[in-house]
Amino acid sequence: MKISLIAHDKKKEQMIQFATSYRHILAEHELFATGTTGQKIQDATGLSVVRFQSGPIGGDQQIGAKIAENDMDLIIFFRDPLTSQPHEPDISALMRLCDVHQIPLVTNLAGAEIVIRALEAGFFAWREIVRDVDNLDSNT
Ligand SMILES: O=C(CO)COP(=O)(O)O
Repeated sequence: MKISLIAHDKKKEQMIQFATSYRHILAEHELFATGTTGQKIQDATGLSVVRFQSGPIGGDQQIGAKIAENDMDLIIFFRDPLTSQPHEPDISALMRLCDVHQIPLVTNLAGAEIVIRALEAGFFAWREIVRDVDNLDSNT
């Protein structure tokens, strides 16, 4: 599965702890991240992460573009709800596209704990079917 990991500054430590705790599960998947989050995850865990731009300069939009192409299976986004972000429109756009394309999105640690276990248990297999159908549709 293609998984995006994103964390706002005050949530980065939490993301590192999450990625460290579930390293064994994440290691089985293709990981993507906004720039700074990805760097910190790589440094802390040694996991290989495809890094986009930092969020405020376009990283959320780049991940949004993958979502728009149905080329992302899960977004784990530790948002900071108490700090205003200069790129709030980009964040809203990313979340909106998840709803448009039925891509699972969790925005806090509690949700992430559930989806990571669901991932490990194989509950995401449906994404392969959805992706195949979508690819068939776009080829016709
Ligand atoms: O701002 C972000 C998401 O909206 C995260 O970006 P960074 O991972 O580059 O800090």
